[in-house]
Amino acid sequence: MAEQVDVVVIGLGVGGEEASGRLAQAGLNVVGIEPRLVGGECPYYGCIPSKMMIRAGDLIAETRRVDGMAGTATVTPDWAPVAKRIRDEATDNWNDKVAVDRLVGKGVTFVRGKGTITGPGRVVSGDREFEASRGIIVATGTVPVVPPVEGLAGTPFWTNQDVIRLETLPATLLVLGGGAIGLELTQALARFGVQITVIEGSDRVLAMEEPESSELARFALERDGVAFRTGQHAKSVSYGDDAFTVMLADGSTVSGEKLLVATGRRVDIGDLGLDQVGLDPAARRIEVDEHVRAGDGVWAIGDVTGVGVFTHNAMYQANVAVLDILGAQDAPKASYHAMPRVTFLDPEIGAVGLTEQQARDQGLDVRTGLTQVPASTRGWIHKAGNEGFIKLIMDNEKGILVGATSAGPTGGEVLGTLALAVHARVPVHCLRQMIYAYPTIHRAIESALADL
Ligand SMILES: Cc1cc2nc3c(=O)[nH]c(=O)nc-3n(C[C@H](O)[C@H](O)[C@H](O)COP(=O)(O)OP(=O)(O)OC[C@H]3O[C@@H](n4cnc5c(N)ncnc54)[C@H](O)[C@@H]3O)c2cc1C
Ligand SMILES: NC(=O)c1ccc[n+]([C@@H]2O[C@H](COP(=O)([O-])OP(=O)(O)OC[C@H]3O[C@@H](n4cnc5c(N)ncnc54)[C@H](O)[C@@H]3O)[C@@H](O)[C@H]2O)c1
Repeated sequence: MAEQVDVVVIGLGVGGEEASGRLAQAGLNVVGIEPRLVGGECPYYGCIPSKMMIRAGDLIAETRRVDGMAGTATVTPDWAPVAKRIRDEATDNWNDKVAVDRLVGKGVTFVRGKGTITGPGRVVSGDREFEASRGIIVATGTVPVVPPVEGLAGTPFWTNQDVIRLETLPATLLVLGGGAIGLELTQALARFGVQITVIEGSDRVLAMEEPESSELARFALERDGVAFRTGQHAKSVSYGDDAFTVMLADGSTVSGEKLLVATGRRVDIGDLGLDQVGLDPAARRIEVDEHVRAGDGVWAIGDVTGVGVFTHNAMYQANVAVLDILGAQDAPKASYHAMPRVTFLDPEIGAVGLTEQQARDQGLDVRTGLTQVPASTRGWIHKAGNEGFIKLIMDNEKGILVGATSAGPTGGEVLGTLALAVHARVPVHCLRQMIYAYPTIHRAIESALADL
């Protein structure tokens, strides 16, 4: 017999964990279902451990910048403390006991297993069946895309999960895909001495961002000794004698001890039972409205909605779902016009809203403003490692910013001001009247505004 509850949350990554905990704390009877680790990709295989690698790599790079600016310094990279920190501090050796206890402490009924929808409000996991009076939240995230490259499937290639668990580093690595995952992991490992070649099908890396961002990312990684093969998809992959060989579209080959596949993410919802609630199980994502409702009594949040593969988006949508389910008077409507994202390279590349091309594709009357960080007082003082720029995208008709990129030593932090401007549609003339502290890197925003 089905157990009667208020809400069932399927998938307890960042989005599902947040939503289920908040709903339970609000007094609802909530069941949370998760077959793997409570917390999902971000704390165990994504954001947090990858940023620990990046922090370590950045320390090495920064030490190498001492020469000529503050004396001399040598650094002997050692991966052991990084692996230990990820094992002990980030992931508890990939054990989610603390997260489960925290969730249960908030009042959530936790079920370890896979959830399947069997009808409106009905979810089965193992031998338990639940009937939810208010509804179901689907928060099942994404899995890595493995492209249909000849030979690839039969090889022992790595995904992000394998790289995050590394105890020792290979001498050489091939990285398929020059997006955020490929580039962030590449720079961190390259700084520990791994010889890396990035293979990217598009003409430029970080292809979803401004061309200036792609150029800067490539420049920074090449300086770290990374090789690139852009504009060419992998045609075939083979593995033998402890090495991978990737043949490219032009017939040339590249080889490496290991191969990381970082060619994007896809939803895995085929057998979730979505057809039982009138949704398409073959869809590329679960479409949601402004209250993140996917259908009657069904909400979807996080990566599975395809709105943005970011932890902050999963948390944002969780909040929208929670307040909608609770029937809050001031329940917010989701709006994605100021979606921020930061690629944690050195230099950090932060962006918000539309790129110039996206704005032009929308038919906007676009003006752009650009300034280089080294040309700012603080950038000039910073010297070694000061590369970066600020680019603003203005809707000339409305007199507001619709997008911005902030790249540089603290690009992700400087982005904060620009994200606020795009979010709140602050008039450009108001931004021009602001006082920008001297000598900060964010003061370069003033120069970019002057260039509009
Ligand atoms: C290497 C890497 C670095 C990243 N860095 C950043 C970053 O710096 N900043 C950022 O914002 N984002 C980053 N991301 C993205 C971020 O990790 C995701 O956007 C975030 O984890 C999405 O949360 P989610 O809850 O939607 O999904 P997930 O975290 O993927 O959780 C979904 C959960 O659902 C479970 N599940 C699946 N199917 C079922 C089922 N049938 N029944 C029950 N449970 C199920 C899964 O086991 C999983 O635990 C990174 C990702 C990677 C891979
Ligand atoms: N800092 C962050 O916020 C952060 C960090 C990591 C990941 N993420 C998120 O995770 C998601 C997934 O990241 P990702 O880097 O895997 O995906 P991505 O979509 O950003 O990049 C994948 C790249 O692989 C290339 N590619 C695809 N098939 C190929 C092939 N056969 N041969 C060569 N190149 C090929 C694509 O052209 C693309 O540039 C992103 O959407 C990103 O938002 C965010």
